[in-house]
Amino acid sequence: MSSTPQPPLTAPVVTVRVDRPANGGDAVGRLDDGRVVFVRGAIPGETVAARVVDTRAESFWRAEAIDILDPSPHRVDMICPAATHGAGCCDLAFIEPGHARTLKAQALEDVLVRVGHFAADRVHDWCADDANPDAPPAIGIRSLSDDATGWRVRTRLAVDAAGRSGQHRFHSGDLVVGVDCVQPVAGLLDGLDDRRFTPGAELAIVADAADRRHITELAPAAPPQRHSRRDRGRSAAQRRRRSVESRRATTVLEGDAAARHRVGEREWSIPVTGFWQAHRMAPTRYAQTVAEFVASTDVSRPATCWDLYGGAGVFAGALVDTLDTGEVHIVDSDAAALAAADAVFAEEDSSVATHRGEVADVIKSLPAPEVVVLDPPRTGAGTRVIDRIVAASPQVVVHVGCDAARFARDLALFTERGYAVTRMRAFDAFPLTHHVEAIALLVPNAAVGV
Ligand SMILES: C[S@@+](CC[C@H](N)C(=O)[O-])C[C@H]1O[C@@H](n2cnc3c(N)ncnc32)[C@H](O)[C@@H]1O
Repeated sequence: MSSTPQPPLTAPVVTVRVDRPANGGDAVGRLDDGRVVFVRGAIPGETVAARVVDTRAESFWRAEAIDILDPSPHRVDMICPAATHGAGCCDLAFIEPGHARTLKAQALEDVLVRVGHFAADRVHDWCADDANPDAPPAIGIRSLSDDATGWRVRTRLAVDAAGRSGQHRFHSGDLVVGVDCVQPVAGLLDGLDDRRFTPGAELAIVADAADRRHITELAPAAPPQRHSRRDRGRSAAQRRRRSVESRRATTVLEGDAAARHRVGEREWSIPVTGFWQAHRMAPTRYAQTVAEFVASTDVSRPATCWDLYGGAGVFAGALVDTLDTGEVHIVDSDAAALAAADAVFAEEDSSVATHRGEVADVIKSLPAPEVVVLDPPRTGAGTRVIDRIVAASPQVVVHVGCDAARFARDLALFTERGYAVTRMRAFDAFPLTHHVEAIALLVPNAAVGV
């Protein structure tokens, strides 16, 4: 079993009171000389001794709490054994989950204000809860399940040189083995500690709609290559990762190569190595939110819809159900996800078409939409894609974001181009971690009298 990693003993130790949450899970405080310090492992309100681990930026330092001098009442014993041993899985496992949700809401609001340049009271208006009109103004991150543990239906484990499966340490290539994370649904990791796998491989592990387990091993990845200056950046890195992964040999070790997942009446067959939302309740709740947002507008019908970064078409299904008529175009770069979509929608009397390729390129030749749903990866959609969406003049845009800062930036790009956010809903889709998922409804300014 591995022990908790410690920063170098030579790094300076500071005493700091942290007072607000940052996007990314750290807590932020100021040193006596005014320098901002982001502290991992601290809760706003606490005074901690922290070892400085990064002084590269001029305006702030990064540090890790090593001694909690004045603990928060919300501090709990570590909920996740793997994180206790240094794994990067559950970075907020030391905070009572309800309070962690409050902190995540504050961090999301902070990002929408600082990165998106939206006024806090406008953000509160977007989040007003129709079912609870007397609730105090706040973002309010909604739970997807009663419990902060046992929610993940899709996970990845790495395999060390001795063939043992485990999780990466925080920001490290080393593995924590012999202790499990608490995110996976019950039974998902049972017995894996006793098995041995191909050294350097990766395991994709999935629980399907019937709670049956499927495990596929991905062969060790080829060493990374050098890239030209043009091919750098987060989007390029994601493209490369997708392409490297698609070329890795796979071996089914348990169950099938694809797993069935259900949303409403539809059932998709998704490769075990492919993409499906991690939280077992996420696809259903997001699809309901997309449907509710679109239904709340007076979009003209029949409506042409784009489901961008649509994967297997969960939101396309919600659009078909909500709008009854019209056509839906799913765009994604993943051929297997689109094949899963084709299989589902071929059985229906609905007009759903799939298009494989980069969103920015494909949408140039699609028929103009009344409704656009976009669910980009963590890098967000960015200027090029948003320019092209706005040029097509949709009446309704629903933006789904899994990275708060990119989500805020994308919403700002839409508002700079004549759209207004009217509703927003955020979900605790990754309990025990700092991540949140947020969904926003946008309409042209003219539709809301701006
Ligand atoms: C966050 S997932 C969402 C998938 C789907 N909406 C769902 O909820 O299941 C993002 C999807 O975008 C696709 N993708 C990522 N970058 C892309 C790009 N530049 N062009 C087209 N598809 C992309 C991935 O293959 C993935 O299916």
